[in-house]
Amino acid sequence: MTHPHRLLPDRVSLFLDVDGTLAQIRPRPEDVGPDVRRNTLLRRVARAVDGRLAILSGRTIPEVDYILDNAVRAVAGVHGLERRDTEGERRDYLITDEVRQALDQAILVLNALAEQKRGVLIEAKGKSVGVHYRLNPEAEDMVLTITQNIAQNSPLSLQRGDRVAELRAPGPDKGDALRAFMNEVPFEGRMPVFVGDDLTDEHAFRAAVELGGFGVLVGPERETLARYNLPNVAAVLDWLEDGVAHHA
Ligand SMILES: O=P(O)(O)OC[C@H]1O[C@H](O[C@H]2O[C@H](CO)[C@@H](O)[C@H](O)[C@H]2O)[C@H](O)[C@@H](O)[C@@H]1O
Repeated sequence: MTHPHRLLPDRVSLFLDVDGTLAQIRPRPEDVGPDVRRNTLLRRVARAVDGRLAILSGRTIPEVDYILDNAVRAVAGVHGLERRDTEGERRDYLITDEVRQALDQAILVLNALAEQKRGVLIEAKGKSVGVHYRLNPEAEDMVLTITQNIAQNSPLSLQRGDRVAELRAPGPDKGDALRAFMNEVPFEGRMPVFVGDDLTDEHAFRAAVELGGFGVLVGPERETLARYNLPNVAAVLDWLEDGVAHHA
């Protein structure tokens, strides 16, 4: 895979992931916070693409706003289950009472697991709950067994990410979120480009390709639907910087 060519702000609708793409991976989710260089750059990128910039994240929208210091208005959170358009209008996917109860029940079970197992962290995100094991990778098998069991016996879906197993409400993914933005002003009619690093980002790579654009995978090469590769977060920021610096 090769480095993407220079970003051409006039031609694209740009979609960016957060963790592992705009922010370095840290031991715990709460270790990630605002960064002046990144967030100033994102404001410049938003201006260069005339507002055709959206964030597609697994985090909740308020967390994205905190980390990015409100630099981007259009955000899909919790992998597409939450969405806010460029006007600031929330267009969240509504979950049923049955799914809500299943999530509440899962959180009880998973909190008990986290109390027993050192280094396992629970992240409740409203429409999903993540079980992080980065601080104790040996807990992976146990975390997967328990979350698979919950998924098999509830309406929740199991979604794996980077050292995290997540039980989420069924509903839109990042690909659906990208498609929804691409049907709206100001995104429609331009070429979608999505930059992401995680397994959950493959849905958005697929959507970008199907709509005539492409994906950029961040991090080590692997089997992916992305066409290009950037090695790390610093390279993503440099690529964005270069694109806006050469924009008239
Ligand atoms: O779609 P993203 O914006 O990339 O969000 C994916 C998940 O990111 C966070 O977890 C990951 O990053 C943490 C901080 O670097 C790290 O400690 C954890 O191991 C990673 O899985 C976030 O906490 C999740 O809610 C997001 O789904």
